[in-house]
Amino acid sequence: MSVTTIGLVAGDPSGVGPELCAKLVNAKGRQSDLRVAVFCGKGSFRDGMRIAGLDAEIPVVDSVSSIPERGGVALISGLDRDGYKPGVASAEGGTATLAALESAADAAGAGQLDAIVYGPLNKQAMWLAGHKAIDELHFFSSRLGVTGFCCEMNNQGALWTARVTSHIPLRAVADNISVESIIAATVAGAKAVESSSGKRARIAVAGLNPHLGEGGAMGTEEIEIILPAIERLKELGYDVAGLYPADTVFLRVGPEKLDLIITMFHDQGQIALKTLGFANTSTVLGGLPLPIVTASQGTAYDIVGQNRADPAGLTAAFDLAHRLAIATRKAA
Ligand SMILES: NC(=O)C1=CN([C@@H]2O[C@H](COP(=O)(O)OP(=O)(O)OC[C@H]3O[C@@H](n4cnc5c(N)ncnc54)[C@H](O)[C@@H]3O)[C@@H](O)[C@H]2O)C=CC1
Ligand SMILES: NCC(=O)COP(=O)(O)O
Repeated sequence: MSVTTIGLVAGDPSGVGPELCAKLVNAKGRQSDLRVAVFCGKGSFRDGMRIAGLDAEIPVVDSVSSIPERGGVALISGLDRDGYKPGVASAEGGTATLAALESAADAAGAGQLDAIVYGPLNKQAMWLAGHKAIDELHFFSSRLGVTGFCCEMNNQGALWTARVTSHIPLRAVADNISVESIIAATVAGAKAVESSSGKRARIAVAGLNPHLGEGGAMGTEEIEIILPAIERLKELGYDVAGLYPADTVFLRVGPEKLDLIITMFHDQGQIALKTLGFANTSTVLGGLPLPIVTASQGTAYDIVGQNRADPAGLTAAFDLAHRLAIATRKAA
């Protein structure tokens, strides 16, 4: 049996990430087909363990290669930072987050990790710390030297979504939709469906405007961009079920046996998926050389430190990353 090495980044130390990671390590650490490298400051992880009501000792090592291959779990050293407070977005919290992300990305770049799972990050804290990229997708792509298209995808059970745009202001969405970006998001999503289930994806594309723009009266993106992209995708051999209004496309998942929905902006897919299952929706960074997965749940500042944060979302993300890493290895 092959061992999968997963880098687990705890995320923003002011949020619920450290307590969720403590619970996850307690549940998944020591599994003989896994090695887990935890990228989190010692003090922050200790706080997470205390909040979660756990007291296991986790060794601290200098590098991933020092962790025993089967069932090994350890904290990577050098990631302690201070000055952040629970439940507050701060430059100090952002600095700690970025140090852990950089360490994990560099271990991945050196071929030491099969997948990365990260606890909730706070993009505002990362900005306060001077992070210039829009989000962690762009952080990872630049740190890993990826120059091609990358996009965020979401998964819940057998259903996937891929976002044509994501962390941009709503007023910029229409200007950032193009035939090329719709095709690229669809290709990334279809690849994820195939590697997670072995299936050729049955795909639906959501429109942008109300009622698909009512023939152009409420917006022309459907006519000028989205329909031509669908035609091109069909020519490329993709099984695309249609251009459907965004407010009803998710109702078609069962009847039309859809595997993948292409959404035009962040909340179009996220509202549907989080309402269908907040605790089991994962976010996958598509277009990167290894699976990088997180929960779609955030830093939850309102409940930090209270042991109320549900670890199900991060656990689902971890299990998905594990499966995708095995599929990636088999496909190589
Ligand atoms: N995986 C990631 O890195 C994610 C990060 N975020 C970041 O989180 C920050 C806050 O975002 P919000 O939109 O306020 O969303 P949020 O998910 O942090 O909070 C929304 C609501 O869900 C609850 N909640 C979240 N996680 C929970 C858990 N594990 N158990 C029980 N309840 C939970 C919170 O208490 C809150 O009431 C932002 O900076 C955002 O960028 C948001 C989503 C995912
Ligand atoms: N990049 C992952 C992430 O931020 C997850 O939350 P969101 O994409 O829903 O903002």
